[in-house]
Amino acid sequence: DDPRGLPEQIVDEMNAIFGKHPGFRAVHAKGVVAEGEFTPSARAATVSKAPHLRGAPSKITVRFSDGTGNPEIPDGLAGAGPRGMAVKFHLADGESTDIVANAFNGFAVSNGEDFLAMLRAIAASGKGAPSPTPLEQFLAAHPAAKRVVAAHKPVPASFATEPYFGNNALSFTDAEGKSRFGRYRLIPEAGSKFLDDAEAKAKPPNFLADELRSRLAGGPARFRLAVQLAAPGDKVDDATVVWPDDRPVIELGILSISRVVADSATAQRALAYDPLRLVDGIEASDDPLLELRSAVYAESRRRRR
Ligand code: HEM
Repeated sequence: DDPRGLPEQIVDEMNAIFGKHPGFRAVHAKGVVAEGEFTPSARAATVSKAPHLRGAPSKITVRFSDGTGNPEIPDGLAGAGPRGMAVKFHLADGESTDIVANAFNGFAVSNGEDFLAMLRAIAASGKGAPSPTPLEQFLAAHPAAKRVVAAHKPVPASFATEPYFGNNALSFTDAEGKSRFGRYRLIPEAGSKFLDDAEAKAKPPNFLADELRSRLAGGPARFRLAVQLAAPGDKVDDATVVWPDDRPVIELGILSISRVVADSATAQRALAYDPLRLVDGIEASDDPLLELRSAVYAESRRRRR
């Protein structure tokens, strides 16, 4: 029996894979912080009564990131993904609510125990591990994880030319009290643009943050915030199950990202996102990854501060 709780064991395992980097997140260690404004659509209030989804625009703080725990990872490396996009909406009275999304639609595992087992298998499958490696064995027993690991994940031309997905379902409640399950999508107005392998290899190590700075100097980068609504019978407690494309996708508004903050390195240390920092009108679903993620992010945050 391990005296450590699951969140501690998970962060320990992340540190074992990526190394300990004091002051940095256990994963998504390398990132850039920007700010701008969110303007809700007229339809947003038909989905949720949340305060930022009706009425006036809100200020937002956005952090884009590479996926790994290595703060020096070259952005063009195939293994640097999946990239992340985290959005903090600043509400009245100093409150805030977060969206924490990544560039892959569908997660590898459905619960924390499987996630820890996958991290352990990765840690034990370094160079020279005899085949079948622990990771090969894990993937053979977990088809959803195998699908995610095997999928081609191209490097984007820009943080602003890749869609991002919330993956974990949330419950959205409108002013009449009607609730529906949905998953966030952040869709770049610039479209989806990716690099081929040779282009990605030729990029400087920090090209994604550099590109964002020069892009924003020419005007804001916009994303449509949307929610894909579940149909009756869709699994809402399992992030490995992607809902069919024909489910309605409702636009909630436009994120307009206007500038990278002056001292992004300092800003990202102070910042913390949490998939369960919600607000009235948006509640958790029974997806066990939400509670798990929230506890693991808190553990990572404690260590980096
Ligand atoms: C078992 C599931 C997961 C675990 C244990 C996990 C763990 C973590 C941890 C420890 C951090 C660093 C937190 C901090 O120090 O502030 C983090 C950050 C992040 N995670 Fe996850 N994660 C999980 C699933 C996901 C999923 C499903 C998504 C996307 C939908 C995601 C997107 C992100 C992003 C974008 C960040 C960076 C947030 C920022 O910019 O501060 N993660 N994750």
